Amino acid sequence: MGSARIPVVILAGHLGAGKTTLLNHLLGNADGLRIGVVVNDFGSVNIDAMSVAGHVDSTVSLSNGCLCCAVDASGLDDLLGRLARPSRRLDVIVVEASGLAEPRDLIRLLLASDNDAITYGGLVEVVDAVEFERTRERHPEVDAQLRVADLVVLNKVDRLAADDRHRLTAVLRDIVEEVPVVATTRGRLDPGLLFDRRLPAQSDSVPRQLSFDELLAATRHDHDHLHEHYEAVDFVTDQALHPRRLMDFLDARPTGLYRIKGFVHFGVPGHRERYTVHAVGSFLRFEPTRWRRGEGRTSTLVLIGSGVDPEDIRARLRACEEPAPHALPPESMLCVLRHTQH
Ligand SMILES: Nc1nc2c(ncn2[C@@H]2O[C@H](COP(=O)(O)OP(=O)(O)OP(=O)(O)O)[C@@H](O)[C@H]2O)c(=O)[nH]1
Repeated sequence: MGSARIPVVILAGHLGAGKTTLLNHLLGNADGLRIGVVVNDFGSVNIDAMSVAGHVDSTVSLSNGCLCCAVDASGLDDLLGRLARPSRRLDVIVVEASGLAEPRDLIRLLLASDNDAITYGGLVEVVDAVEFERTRERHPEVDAQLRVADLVVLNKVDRLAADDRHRLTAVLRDIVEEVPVVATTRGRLDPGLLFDRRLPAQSDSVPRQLSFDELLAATRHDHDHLHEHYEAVDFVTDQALHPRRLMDFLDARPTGLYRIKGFVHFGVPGHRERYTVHAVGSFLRFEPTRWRRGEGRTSTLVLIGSGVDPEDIRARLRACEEPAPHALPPESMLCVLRHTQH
């Protein structure tokens, strides 16, 4: 019955590498393929689940922690069981791991599953072309993570000069050897690369890059996890945020604060949209999007970093709250618009 099983593909990659962007591209270009999605976010507010386009009834989310640290597979099994119900007629399930997940643990969870409706379908590692070398300096263990992948996606190549792109591709190839490396912008990956049923990783056996010894080592759980060094701070407020004060906070963000994502309500006349915000390293980008029907005008941020002081961050964000945004002049948004993509 192996062929009837639904492959579960794990989408991993460091914070902000472009996993959700790639997932949205896949969902938008599924070409009739029915894709189920599990999103796991680091932090109790699941921004990723809110950012995955459409397909709402096939999305389940798991927040406040890291999938790979579930004590056993039952939490993940339950989620996958819900998605794998025959009535959903899914062709494939994609698990978007938190940016700090340890992929080997996720693979172990899947292989330990006793749900015979699913099978492990491979690991896709998304790499941030701009941040990769800095991330590697801080976390040399990323090399080993990449070697477990079935496909490495070198994303954000639009932000690199051609020379850097070739150099980085060569660096990656040295690390991962025979694992395919595909360069993308905005995760525009041919879905056929992921879901081709002939991919070696779609067999029911242990994936080729992992030996049983490695898996057993992973089950012992005595290794250092990336996310143990990071902390996620949530901030939710039903007040608008003052654009200048928020920009001051963002410009002076603590060095350890590597990733910020969420939605901001400025409420300034002419700028009442929901502004999606993303910061990865020194990169900062806002994007005006529509509020969903019935959605409260709240600002929701998740801030992830190492060595950060959650209370200090929350206090600084509370100081950005603005009770009377309608009284602010439209020009007060200029500092935000400088970082805005329309
Ligand atoms: N210039 C550029 N920006 C990109 C590209 N892909 C993604 N981004 C931007 O990078 C930021 C992070 O993208 P996400 O898809 O949210 O990253 P992620 O890996 O899901 O983030 P986490 O879940 O926090 O780990 C967003 O602002 C994206 O719009 C790309 O190819 N080029």
